[in-house]
Amino acid sequence: MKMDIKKKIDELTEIINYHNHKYYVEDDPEISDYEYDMLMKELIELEEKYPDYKKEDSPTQRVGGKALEKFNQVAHKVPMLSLSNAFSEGDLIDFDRRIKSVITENIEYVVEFKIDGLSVKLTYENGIFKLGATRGDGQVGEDVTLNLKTIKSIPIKLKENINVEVRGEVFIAKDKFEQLNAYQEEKGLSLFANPRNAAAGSLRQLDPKITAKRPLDIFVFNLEWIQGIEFKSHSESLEYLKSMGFKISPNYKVCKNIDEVIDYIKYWQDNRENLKFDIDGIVVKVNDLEQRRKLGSTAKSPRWAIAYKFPAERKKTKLLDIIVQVGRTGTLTPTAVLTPVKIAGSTVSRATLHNEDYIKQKDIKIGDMVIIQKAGDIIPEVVEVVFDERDGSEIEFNMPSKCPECGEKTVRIKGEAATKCSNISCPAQIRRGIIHFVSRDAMNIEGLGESIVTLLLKENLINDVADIYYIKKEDLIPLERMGEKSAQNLINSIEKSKNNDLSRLIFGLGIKYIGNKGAKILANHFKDIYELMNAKEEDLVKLEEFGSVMAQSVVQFFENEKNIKVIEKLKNAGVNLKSLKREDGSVVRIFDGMKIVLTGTLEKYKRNDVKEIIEKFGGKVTSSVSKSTTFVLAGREAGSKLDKANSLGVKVIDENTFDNLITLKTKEEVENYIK
Ligand SMILES: NC(=O)c1ccc[n+]([C@@H]2O[C@H](COP(=O)([O-])OP(=O)(O)OC[C@H]3O[C@@H](n4cnc5c(N)ncnc54)[C@H](O)[C@@H]3O)[C@@H](O)[C@H]2O)c1
Ligand SMILES: [Zn+2]
Repeated sequence: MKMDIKKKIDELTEIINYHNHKYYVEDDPEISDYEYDMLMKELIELEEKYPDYKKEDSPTQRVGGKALEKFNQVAHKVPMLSLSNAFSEGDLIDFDRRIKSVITENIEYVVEFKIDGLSVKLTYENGIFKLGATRGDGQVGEDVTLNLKTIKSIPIKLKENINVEVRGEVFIAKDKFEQLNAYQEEKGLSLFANPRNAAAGSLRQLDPKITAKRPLDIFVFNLEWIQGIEFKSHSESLEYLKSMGFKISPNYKVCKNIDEVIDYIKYWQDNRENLKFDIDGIVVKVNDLEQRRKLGSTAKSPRWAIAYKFPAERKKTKLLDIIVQVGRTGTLTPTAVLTPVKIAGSTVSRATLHNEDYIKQKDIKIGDMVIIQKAGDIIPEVVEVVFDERDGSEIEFNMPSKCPECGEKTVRIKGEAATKCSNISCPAQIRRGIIHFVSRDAMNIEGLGESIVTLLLKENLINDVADIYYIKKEDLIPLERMGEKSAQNLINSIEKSKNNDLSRLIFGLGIKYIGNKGAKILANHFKDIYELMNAKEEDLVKLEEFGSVMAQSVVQFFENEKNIKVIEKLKNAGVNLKSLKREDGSVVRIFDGMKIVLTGTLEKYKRNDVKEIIEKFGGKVTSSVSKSTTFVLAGREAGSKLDKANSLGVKVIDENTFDNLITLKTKEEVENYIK
């Protein structure tokens, strides 16, 4: 029994950490916020009951995700925390009581909109915008200065020459979000799940030109730090920030007591539909800054603030039908077809029913009047049946015993909620799997979007991901809207993808629970796909951040004969199956993960060539020197960067040393050489 609980806690920790990564790092959540919050609730409850089993890397103790390597990392002077949550009036009254147990004098609260976007910190030196960073894990974020500069509501120069750091929320207004998705659709690009993901994805683009095209906006909600000025209260500091040119949280209010707070919350709960942007709650903050200091923070959130999250908006409508959709992993998801209703700002005609158990527990039947709700995330759900309105004509729903796409038997694995199609060559699974395989973070085959994949499947030109590498130009030209030139372009990008690093291929295979990050860990550890194929569960759990769920999933994937066949076909087509890092051939990732700064005038190499070499070998060229810089390659007349490297004790090498480095065979050799 005890063992089972430990195992459950381990598993929940691993799964939630996986979803955190998808949400915070990849901006590509796989499950709805509802499902996420349920997993989290389960974990919090278990940890409270069995604190001994709480894991060190428990998501209940940490803020957000990790900063992406592709950006320069920024250590936060003041940590960027999250907020604890309140879901009811009772929670707010408890919050007030906790505050009063520490603070005996009068307490004022400030209430502000909780905007559902992405948290950023802006640093100004002498009134000039110098640095902008994301929250990351709260300690280290990403440098997104150039991208933030494209947001018109962020002042580049303040009214006075002050040194200040502020925090705000980057978001996309509702109508702008609709327009953005309409544009994406028109261009055949993938749609954003909700404004939050659109904002996060747009801000974390490597190319600021893309960010500039996205309708991002900001509200500044906190003064983090300022030189030479003392404020007494939060509201005073907000007004000051406004006078300096910042766009601050609109409609904020100073409340004399918790009752006024509750009134404000009630008002906006009913009227938020009229706002131009989405809010998912109200943040309540102690106004007096001295009182705030007394209250302090936990590792995850300040004690002087709480986020009241609005309950999802609910509406009544008729459930006309239940249809079943098949996902990439073969999971059958029942979806309710509804009489359209307007809810939380948009018209809803579909809602998720999650799985078979959900429908049984709630006793949902076709023809029922149901209550649906929509929360901060965009996926609406059916919450309950209005039993009073049943007239006996309602029809019971059963999960189909045959897959709606291919007609094969469906199965439900014991202990799991999901019903799955048992056919590994199910067309629905295949289509979704191929779309995933060619996507940007996987094999990145440009010009092979959803519509062309569907077309190729229809024309029987492909049946699995490996077939992509056997397509001929002559096959493509006769296709609708194709033509000679685009056919050639497509063939070129398919060809190019053959040389991808193993990590892209592993990710592209779509192994359950193996996201971008898991794939990279695997590719760094195993020499080639064959070594990975032969790995046992006990080998895999030893890897960083791998638990039994991920390990088993990998083993199961390679137990499937069909998958092995696909890999043989990939091999015969000449797709790279080796990890570049350990390959004995030409490309060795000897600079894997290293951050390298170039400075001064180089004599032997053009800067771009050096950059290309470094990147090919797995390193990254960054623009500024910091403690995390691996080494600086300095040419003639190197200036301030060289000084900075010397003062930080960062290794500096010249071009001759660089010549020697690139003849080395492994990363370890490089590390020893520059030690
Ligand atoms: N679907 C998934 O897979 C998935 C995964 C992870 C997280 N999530 C969702 O994200 C939530 C947790 O995210 P979080 O840690 O960012 O916490 P949060 O969104 O619950 O609240 C904290 C954030 O609110 C923001 N904020 C907006 N207005 C503010 C204001 N006026 N004052 C202060 N802060 C303000 C800040 O950026 C702050 O970081 C979860 O509850 C879940 O719904 C979903
Ligand atoms: Zn099927």
